[in-house]
Amino acid sequence: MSVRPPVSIKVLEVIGGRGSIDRRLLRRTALYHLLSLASGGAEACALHSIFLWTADIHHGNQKAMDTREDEVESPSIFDLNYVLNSCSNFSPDLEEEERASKPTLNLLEVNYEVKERVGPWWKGACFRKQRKKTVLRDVTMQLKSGLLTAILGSSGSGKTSLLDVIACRTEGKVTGKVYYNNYECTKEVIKQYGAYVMQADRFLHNLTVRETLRYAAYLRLPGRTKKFEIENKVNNVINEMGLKNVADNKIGGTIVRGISGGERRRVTIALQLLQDPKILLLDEPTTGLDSYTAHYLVSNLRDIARRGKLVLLTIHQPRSDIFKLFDEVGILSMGDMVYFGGAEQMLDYYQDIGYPCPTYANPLDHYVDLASIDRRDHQREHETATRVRHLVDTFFKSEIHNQTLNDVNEATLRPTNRATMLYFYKPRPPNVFRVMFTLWKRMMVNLARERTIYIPRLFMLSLFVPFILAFLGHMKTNQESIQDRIGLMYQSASVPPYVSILNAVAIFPPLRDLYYRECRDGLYSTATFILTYAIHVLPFHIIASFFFSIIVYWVTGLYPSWDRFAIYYAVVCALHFIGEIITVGTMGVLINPNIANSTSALVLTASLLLASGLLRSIKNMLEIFQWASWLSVHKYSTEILMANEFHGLNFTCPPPTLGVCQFETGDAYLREFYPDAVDNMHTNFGALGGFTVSFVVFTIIAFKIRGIPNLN
Ligand SMILES: Nc1ncnc2c1ncn2[C@@H]1O[C@H](COP(=O)(O)OP(=O)(O)OP(=O)(O)O)[C@@H](O)[C@H]1O
Repeated sequence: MSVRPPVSIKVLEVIGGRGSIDRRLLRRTALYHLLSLASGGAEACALHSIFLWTADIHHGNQKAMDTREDEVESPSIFDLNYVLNSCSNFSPDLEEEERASKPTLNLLEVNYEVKERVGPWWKGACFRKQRKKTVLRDVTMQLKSGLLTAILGSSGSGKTSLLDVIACRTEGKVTGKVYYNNYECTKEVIKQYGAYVMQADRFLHNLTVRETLRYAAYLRLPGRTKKFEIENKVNNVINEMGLKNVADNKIGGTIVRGISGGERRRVTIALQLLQDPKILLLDEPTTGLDSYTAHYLVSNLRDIARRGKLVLLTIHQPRSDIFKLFDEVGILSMGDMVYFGGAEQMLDYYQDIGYPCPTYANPLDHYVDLASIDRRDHQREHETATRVRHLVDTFFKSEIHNQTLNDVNEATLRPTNRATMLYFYKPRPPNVFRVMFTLWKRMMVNLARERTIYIPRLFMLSLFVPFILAFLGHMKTNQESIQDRIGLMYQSASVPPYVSILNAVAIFPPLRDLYYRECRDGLYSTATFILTYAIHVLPFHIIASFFFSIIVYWVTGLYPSWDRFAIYYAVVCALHFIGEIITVGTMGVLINPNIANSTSALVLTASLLLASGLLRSIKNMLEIFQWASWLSVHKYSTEILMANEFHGLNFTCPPPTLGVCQFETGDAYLREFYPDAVDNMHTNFGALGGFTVSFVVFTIIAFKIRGIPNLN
C-alpha cells in the first residue's frame, strides 16, 4: 500500500489554511479531500488518522501526542506505513460519517442495580441490612438525533435513573451496553457530547438572565473562545429558548421577584445548550409548570431536536396536546420497559394487544396508569402487578421491540475505541485562571447586588463596637483595668469569628448549590471553587476588621503603639476570616445551613473555652484538655493578643488599706498565665497563618469527602 505524499501535504494545507478550532468542520473538509484523493478505503482511513494527528500537532495537544506515542510501538507519528497498518480497525468511511452526522444513542439490555440499607438510622451504616434493588431491567432503546423522545412512568418507575445511566452518574452497578453511535458512552463522551438538565433550577438570584448565561459560557466554552464569540453564543441561546424579552431581567428567587418559573426552566436548558450538545437529557423539565408553559417548553425542545440534536426527556403527566409533540415514547414500570417506540404507533400497539385507549382519554395518562401498580390493598396490588408483568412480556415479544433490538445491534455491531480517540479531540477547557476570574466576578456581582448582605459584611462587626465601648469606656492602668483588658481580649477573639458565621450562612448556600451543579458538569474543581470563594470574601474581612480594630483599639486605650495596633488588627482579621472558612467547611458536610450555623458556633465556643485561657487558665485544666488546646487556633491567637497588650505595661496599685495589688506590671501577669507568650510571638503568628491555610485545605477535603449530594 503506498501513500502519495501530495495527499498528506494537501491535508496539512487544509488544516493550516483554516486555522480553526472547529474540529468537526476540519474533519469533514479533510475527509472530503482525502476521499477524493486517496485511492482506497484503507488509504483514506490512514490519511484520516494522519489528519487527526496533524490536528493535534496544529493545536499543540502535547498530552494527546504523548498518549498516542505510548500506544504505538513505533512512536514516529509521521511513519505512514505504521499508520496504514495500525488503523485497519478504524474505518472513517462514508457510512460512519453518515452515522456520525445522525448520531444515535443505543441502550442494549441495560440493568441497573443499587444497594440500599434498611433499618433505623441509629443502627449505623455497618449494622443495617443491605439489600439489592433492581432499578432498571433489560432496557433496550435507540434514540435518534432529530427526534424528541419522552420517557414516562409513575413515580419511582426509574425515569431519573435511566437518565443517570446514560449520563454515567449512577451510584450502583450497571450492566448492558450504552453506546453513542458505535462507541461506548463513557463519562468523557457524555461530558463532550451530552448535557443533563436536572429537575431543580439553581441560580444566583441577583444576576440577570444574560449575565447568568455569559458567566456560564466563560466556564463552559473552550478557553480560546473570544469575547464576541461568547456574546454571540449567549444571544443565540437566548433567542433559541425564547428568552429575548427577559434577557436583562434578574433571575430572582423567593425574596427578589424575578422571571417566571417557565422562564427559569428555559434558562436552565439554555445553560446546557451553550456547549452545543449532541445529546440533551432533561429530567422532568415540565414539573411545576402550568399546562400552557409546559406545552411551550416541550415545543421548544422539539425545535431543538429538529436541529439535529438527540433530545430525551422524562415527564410525569403530560397534557394530551403535548403527546403530539413527541416522536418516540417509552413507558417504564418499576424499572421495566412496557413500551418503547413511535408515539403514533403506541395507540395501535395497545389496541392490538387488547388495551385500546378509551375515547376522550389522554393516551399518555391512560397508558401510564395501566403500567402502574396500585398498592392500596393486597388484591389490587396483585391484579395490577400481574397486568404489568403481562404488558412487559408482551412488549418483549413484540415486533416493535424486535425492530429496536435489531437497530441497536446493528448500530453497536462494530464497537471501536473511538471514545478514547474522541477524548483527545475535545476542545481545551478554559484554564484555571480564567475559571477563577469568572467565578470571582460572578460572586462579586451577586454580592454587590445584595444590599442586605453586602452592607452587613462590611459593618456588622463594627456594630459590636458601641456595646464594647459602652461597657468598658477608656480603660485606665489601675488594677481593675487588668480584668477589663482580659474581657476585651475575650471579645476580640470571639466576636470576629461569630460574625463571620452569620456572613457565611447568608451568602454561601446558593453558591454551594451552584457549585454542586457545575462541579458535577465537570466545569471546575472543589479547590478552585473554595479558593475563589476565600479570595472573594478576603477584602471584606480586611475592611470590616479594620473598622472594628481601629475604633476598639484606640478608643478603649489599649497599648499605645501603632506596631501593637497592627498586630491586634492582624489577629482580628485572621480570626474573622477563619470563622468564615470554618462555617463554609461545616456547610460542606452539613447541607442544612441552620445546622451548620449552630455547629460552627459550637466548635468556636468550645475552642475559645478550651484554649484561650481567658475563662479558665489552661494550666488548671485537665491534662487532656491541655493537650487538646494545642489543636485550637484560639490558643495561639489569644497568646498573641495577651502578649501584645500586657508586655511592657505598668499598672498602678491602690494604697494597701484600700485593696490588693495583684500585678504591678503586665509582664507579671503574663508570667502567671501566659508564661511563654512573649517569646512565642513569632511561632504563634506562624501557627495562626498555618491554621488559616489548613482550614482552607480542610474545607476542600470536607467537600471532597462529602461528595455531591443529589439536589433533585
Ligand atoms: N442510589 C439509589 N439508592 C437507592 N435507591 C435508589 C437509588 N437510585 C434510585 N433508587 C430507587 O429506584 C427507584 C427509581 O428511582 P427514580 O428516581 O429513577 O424514579 P423516577 O421514576 O424518576 O421517580 P420520580 O418521578 O418520582 O422522580 C426508586 O424507588 C428509588 O428509590
